[in-house]
Amino acid sequence: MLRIAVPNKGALSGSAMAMLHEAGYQQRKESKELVLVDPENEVEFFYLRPRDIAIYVSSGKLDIGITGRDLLLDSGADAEEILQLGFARSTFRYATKPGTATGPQDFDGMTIATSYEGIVDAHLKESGVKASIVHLDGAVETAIELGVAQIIADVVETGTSMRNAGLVVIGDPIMTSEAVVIRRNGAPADDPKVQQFLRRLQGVLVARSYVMMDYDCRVEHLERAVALTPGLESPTISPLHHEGWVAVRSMVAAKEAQRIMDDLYELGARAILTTAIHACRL
Ligand SMILES: Nc1ncnc2c1ncn2[C@@H]1O[C@H](COP(=O)(O)OP(=O)(O)OP(=O)(O)O)[C@@H](O)[C@H]1O
Ligand SMILES: O=P(O)(O)OC[C@H]1O[C@H](OP(=O)(O)OP(=O)(O)O)[C@H](O)[C@@H]1O
Ligand SMILES: [Mg+2]
Repeated sequence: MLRIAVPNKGALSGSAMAMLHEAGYQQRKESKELVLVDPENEVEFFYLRPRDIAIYVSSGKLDIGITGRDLLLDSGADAEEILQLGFARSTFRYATKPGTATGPQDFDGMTIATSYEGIVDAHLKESGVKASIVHLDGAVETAIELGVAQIIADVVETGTSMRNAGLVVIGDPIMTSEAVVIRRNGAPADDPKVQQFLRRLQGVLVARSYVMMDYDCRVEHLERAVALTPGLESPTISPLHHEGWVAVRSMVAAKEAQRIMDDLYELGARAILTTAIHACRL
């Protein structure tokens, strides 16, 4: 059985479980369940705190896990990311009250509050800055107002939390993060169970970002039409009963579908349809 760590709460949890469900795996029915065996798919899910997932995976007790790139880096665990999942996207940044500092070069002697001590410590060392770090569990934005620190380093998505606390981001982003699948460094890359799990998740990513497009077009327009819809391998072309016409079927990126439909129509294509893809193996 493949043993997989899944975030049990926080910003990663809901999207991770939704993705696993779409990939055909059973998911727990209620939040008190800590382990779930899915015998049909030969996997066992362990619902763990997102921060702990890299530790379990690096120890070799669990085969793979879903966590945030920032959490993986912060933990210092001996694990590596093997697939990007495209949700929980964020940047990790310094912020302060306007006028306090403009970037790490001004931080000498200051105190920085963060929940990500590992990332901040490494970044300060790399930048040659001598500042102290105070570790807080969350709601870090309030630390400056309450006088615990002059600077914070935290996750920024929309920037609303920072703005609401009257803070401005300073310096370049320390890193960008998203949800990732991780495995222990040096674990065999060709484990068939891991490969199958990754193919399923990749299938969900593709099904979410592509649509199937069908249309009819005149044979003399086919080359230009196919240039607009090259598909992943190559489009399927079928003859129509109506001579001089063909039917074309191709996958296209969902976010480009409307523009492509306009362009195909201009070219003379008709009966242009898009349908959702529910599951896929590339
Ligand atoms: N608002 C957000 N938008 C996108 N990603 C986020 C957001 N907040 C946290 N994350 C990401 O979620 C992961 C943190 O997981 P965690 O469970 O600690 O989130 P959390 O929502 O802060 O949970 P908690 O507040 O319960 O500690 C990190 O990878 C982080 O980049
Ligand atoms: O840029 P934004 O869209 O505002 O999102 C970023 C905020 O979201 C997370 O907070 P969360 O709600 O998880 O609370 P926490 O700080 O207690 O972890 C994160 O720690 C930031 O505070
Ligand atoms: Mg949080």
